[in-house]
Amino acid sequence: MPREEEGRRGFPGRTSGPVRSTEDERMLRPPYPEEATFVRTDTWRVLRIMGEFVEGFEELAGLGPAVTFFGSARVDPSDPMYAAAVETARLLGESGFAIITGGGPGIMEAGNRGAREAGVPSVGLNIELPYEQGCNPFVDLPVEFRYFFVRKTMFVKYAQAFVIFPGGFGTMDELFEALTLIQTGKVHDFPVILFGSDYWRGMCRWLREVVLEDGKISRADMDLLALTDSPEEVRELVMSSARERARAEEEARRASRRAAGDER
Ligand SMILES: CC(C)=CCNc1ncnc2c1ncn2[C@@H]1O[C@H](COP(=O)(O)O)[C@@H](O)[C@H]1O
Repeated sequence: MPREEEGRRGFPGRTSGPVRSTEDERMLRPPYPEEATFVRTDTWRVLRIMGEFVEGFEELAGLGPAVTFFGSARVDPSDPMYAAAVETARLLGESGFAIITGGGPGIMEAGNRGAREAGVPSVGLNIELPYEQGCNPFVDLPVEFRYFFVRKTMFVKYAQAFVIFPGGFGTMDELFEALTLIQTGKVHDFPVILFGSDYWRGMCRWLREVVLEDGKISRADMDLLALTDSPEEVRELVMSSARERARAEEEARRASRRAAGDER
């Protein structure tokens, strides 16, 4: 007898005819041994991914204006870039921006430290790694992720700008993801600020002299990047973009009110 039909012979009230098992019934029975491994299947994984999105959205929805910091996990507090990141985060914090980082060491820790000094929310979007890693001690609002791509959505969705300090593959990945989202019109009025001109100059030159020259990006794409060594200038760039964004959002709201009024 097929497994779905097991145990249905004594179904009260049933006289004859085919028996069809129901979803509810299948859910209520204990799993067969071979089914017990379902928690390692892709189907189950999709639910975990959904759960991560839901938790991230819930934790961060009320955050208010924020700036995301990226940069090397390998910078220690004696590095001048660490101090620059603390200072930049502090200035942005004093202007009312929460700071979001990857929650790890190095520049992430510096960003959270500056947020703590300014008394604004200090968010750490921690990622599960093969070795144990808690959030750095300056994170006040930790959110844990298993999946890089879910975490990356949160970095963009809840920030009004990215400030990118010198870093390696992880930092480059985050930088170029932001540029792609802007270039393809998925996010607007979103400054991408490279901090540390000595470090980034070579990459910018290569983008201009090779990538642009070869027609792989447009001249306007180069304008998506701002390069600076000044925490104050970061604050100015972020604030002026935030003003522009607020103006555009207000304009869009007015237009939709006008359209709603016209329809009545
Ligand atoms: C010392 C070490 C490798 C620690 C790894 N611990 C990490 N914890 C949290 N986020 C990370 C970590 N490593 C890389 N990332 C992500 O990638 C970026 C840094 O990568 P990288 O060090 O530039 O390439 C960060 O902005 C962060 O979002």
